[in-house]
Amino acid sequence: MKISIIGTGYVGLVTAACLAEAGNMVICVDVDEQKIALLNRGRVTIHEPGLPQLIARNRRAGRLAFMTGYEEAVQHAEVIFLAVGTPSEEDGSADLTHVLGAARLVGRHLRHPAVVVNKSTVPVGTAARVRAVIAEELAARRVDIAFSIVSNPEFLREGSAVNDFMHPDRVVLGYDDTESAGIMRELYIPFLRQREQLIEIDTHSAELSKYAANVMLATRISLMNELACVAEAVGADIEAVRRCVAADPRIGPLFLQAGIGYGGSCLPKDVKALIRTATQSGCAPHLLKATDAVNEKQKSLLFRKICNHYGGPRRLEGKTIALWGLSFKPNTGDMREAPSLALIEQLLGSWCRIRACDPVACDEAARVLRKAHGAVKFAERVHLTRDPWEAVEGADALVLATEWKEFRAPDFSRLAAGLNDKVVFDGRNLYDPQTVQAAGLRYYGIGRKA
Ligand SMILES: NC(=O)C1=CN([C@@H]2O[C@H](COP(=O)(O)OP(=O)(O)OC[C@H]3O[C@@H](n4cnc5c(N)ncnc54)[C@H](O)[C@@H]3O)[C@@H](O)[C@H]2O)C=CC1
Ligand SMILES: O=C(O)[C@H]1O[C@H](OP(=O)(O)OP(=O)(O)OC[C@H]2O[C@@H](n3ccc(=O)[nH]c3=O)[C@H](O)[C@@H]2O)[C@H](O)[C@@H](O)[C@@H]1O
Repeated sequence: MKISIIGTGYVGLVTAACLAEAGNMVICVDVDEQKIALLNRGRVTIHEPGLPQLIARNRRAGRLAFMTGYEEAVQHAEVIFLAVGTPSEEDGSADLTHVLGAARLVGRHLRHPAVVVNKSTVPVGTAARVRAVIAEELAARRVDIAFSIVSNPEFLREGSAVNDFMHPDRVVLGYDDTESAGIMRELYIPFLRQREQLIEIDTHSAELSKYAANVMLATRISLMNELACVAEAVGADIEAVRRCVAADPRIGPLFLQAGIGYGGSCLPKDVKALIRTATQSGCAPHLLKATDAVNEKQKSLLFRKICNHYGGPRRLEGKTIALWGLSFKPNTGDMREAPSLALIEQLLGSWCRIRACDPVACDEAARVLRKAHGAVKFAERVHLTRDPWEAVEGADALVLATEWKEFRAPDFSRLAAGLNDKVVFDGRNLYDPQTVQAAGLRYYGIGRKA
């Protein structure tokens, strides 16, 4: 099938590469000329396991191409995917500028019947707005071309995106007319184990289902973070509690990890966007607001623990903190809403120096930190490295912010010898407190009985 994908972010690139791998002819368009130039030179602009190989193979096979111009891409395609960003507006609602802008350009260049599929996460009613924008462009050109709109939310996770796309739990297709059902089934059935994984519904329900899934995950995390606070206060261990509740098949083991708050480009923004939708629709989003509030508080928990250990924020002045992990989760270089950023801001505010290590995200972190704190403060107070032991050199304390496998089993005796104040703050409950303490280190986790 001939396909075009608008947007070469995480979702666009993974969708493009996986659809090409399934034998489709795919063109990818982005307005970011630099990104397209890099992709055309064989440089994949994001860190996603398996993706560079998939892109290279399909480019070589002539099934995948990247360009900036809409004209060729729109004229090539029977199916056009919109996979552009939907960032938060000031008030938390989803900014649809990119989605509607892309739809307008599709309408401007459409010359033959096509299916326009929205993959971006968008508020209920956006499919109708996309339809209206395209219709407006066709009317302006005085042409009458049949087109369908499909709402096809994406559920992949960064770090395992290729596998998630290739082997989805479900594919949600929301139609505003059933004309496009045949073509969409043909496209997705090769990825499914069973036909039942295809969920075909109306566009409004499809759009809401994406937010429902993300807020459900976010709420589970906030609930575990709140329970961790209770566990610590009453002398229980959240890791033991987690094992007990996870054994109940009605609850299940995933997304029960207490930590330093959920980050990333989607859970935080989607909780906020659904709060807006609910409020505007006259529903009081009590639980969603609590999920968001717990997460905001959680992002300062480690800093509060560090302050308590040292006897107050003033006592932190001049301390050097080693930080393991910068990206919002392992296996990605994405720094969007990474909880490590909140911690770095708080530590810099207390005049600490930071020596941070991340296997992948150093360049992106440097870019974000320079922008937020200025080049001078960054250069004077933050040192970034890919080597965990270099980060520990001359440091007073260690903070674990992202559970990369590289940090899973360090030599704790070496850590104890290297850290001046012999203390570890484990923001992901990655370590066994007894093992850390046996090496002569003080251990602080999240909701743990140390
Ligand atoms: N990142 C993720 O893991 C997931 C994201 N989503 C959703 O998918 C959507 C895209 O997310 P990401 O891939 O993370 O976005 P991103 O922000 O990484 O990339 C979006 C891309 O779209 C391009 N773009 C913007 N306007 C354009 C236009 N008019 N024409 C062509 N290109 C344009 C930008 O230059 C950028 O390269 C969002 O709505 C997000 O909520 C859904 C599931 C997973
Ligand atoms: O809409 C999206 O963009 C995507 O958002 C999330 O995927 P992602 O942001 O890649 O990352 P997650 O694995 O969900 O992790 C999000 C955050 O929650 C944190 N987390 C996750 C799980 C857990 O038990 N505890 C916890 O604190 C992670 O450390 C991370 O900061 C969803 O899991 C995807 O299904 C969805 O498609």
